[in-house]
Amino acid sequence: MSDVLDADEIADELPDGWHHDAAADEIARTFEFDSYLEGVGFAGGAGGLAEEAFHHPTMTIGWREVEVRLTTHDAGGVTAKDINLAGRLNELAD
Ligand SMILES: C[C@H](O)[C@H](O)[C@H]1CNC2=NC(N)=NC(=O)C2=N1
Repeated sequence: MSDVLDADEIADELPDGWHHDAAADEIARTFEFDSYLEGVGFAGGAGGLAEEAFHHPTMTIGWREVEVRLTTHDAGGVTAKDINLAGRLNELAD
């Protein structure tokens, strides 16, 4: 079982561009793109990283943006798994 992080720990460890949605017990970031299909491609790549980590975000694909939300359902909150995958998603988007 992963250890749930508290708000201060999350704040300290959040990768660039991500925020803590404490009410939802999630971390989230909306990635912006120059085209809709670029966002779709990012979501596909994110899915691959998620499968690799066996840790799966909720993703909403919109017009030239993809909102990604992460929490660890098994633990009931945000854990290091979420922080780590968020960092890898930032690398994917760069
Ligand atoms: C059984 C459980 O669903 C699996 O261990 C994995 C699958 N992907 C997952 N993804 C996320 N975000 N949280 C989980 O707790 C999780 N659990």
